[in-house]
Amino acid sequence: MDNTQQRPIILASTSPRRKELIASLHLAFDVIPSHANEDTPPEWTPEQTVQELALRKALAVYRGLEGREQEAIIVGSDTVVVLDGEILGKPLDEADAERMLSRLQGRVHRVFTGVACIDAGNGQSLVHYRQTDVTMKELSDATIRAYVQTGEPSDKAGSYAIQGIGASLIDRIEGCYFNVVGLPLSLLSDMLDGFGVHVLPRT
Ligand SMILES: Cc1cn([C@H]2C[C@H](O)[C@@H](COP(=O)(O)OP(=O)(O)OP(=O)(O)O)O2)c(=O)[nH]c1=O
Repeated sequence: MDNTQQRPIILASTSPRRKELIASLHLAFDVIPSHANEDTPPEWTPEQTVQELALRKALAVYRGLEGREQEAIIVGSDTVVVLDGEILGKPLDEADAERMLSRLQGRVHRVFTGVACIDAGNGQSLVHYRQTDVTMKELSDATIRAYVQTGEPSDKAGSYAIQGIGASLIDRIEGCYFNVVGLPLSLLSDMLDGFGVHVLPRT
């Protein structure tokens, strides 16, 4: 018997990458952009930060539903890049992107993505995260400048996109690739199982 997806999913995100990633699981979903406050205390760990922000994004959409869509599962997500214990978010401008890439080049950094699921029927939530180690090649200043000029880094944590031109900057990764792009699909499918949404039939 096919007992795949039983409940609608709402992706609480403005990110086109997350939309593409969840679509690749062939799940039916709607997108409601979430505009949660993303300020966090500097002393928070990356694990705390991405999990709390993922939950805030999902909660902001949940609160806006006002009792509609009770069947839905709301999914929120947040990604940061961490180097030497410091969280690198999205660059403020091109100079900031160049600075970030100059620090990341030739080094290993860690990407954290938090995922939150909320059951709109009863408000029950589940939050987890994944981490992936990413080794960036050594890059010249000219290469970094040329990459920043492509415009790709502007809305990406750590100022690069592994799924785009930025793939040419990455030597290797250890862990979930989709976690780096912004939505760890293996983790998400496990979390959705707990809410009765199955990517594949389960016996
Ligand atoms: C490291 C890396 C990050 N990113 C992206 C994923 C996220 O979209 C973004 C980090 O910013 P986030 O604040 O996690 O997400 P967002 O603002 O883009 O979207 P949302 O509305 O869901 O909050 O960086 C890539 O696309 N590729 C990469 O290789």
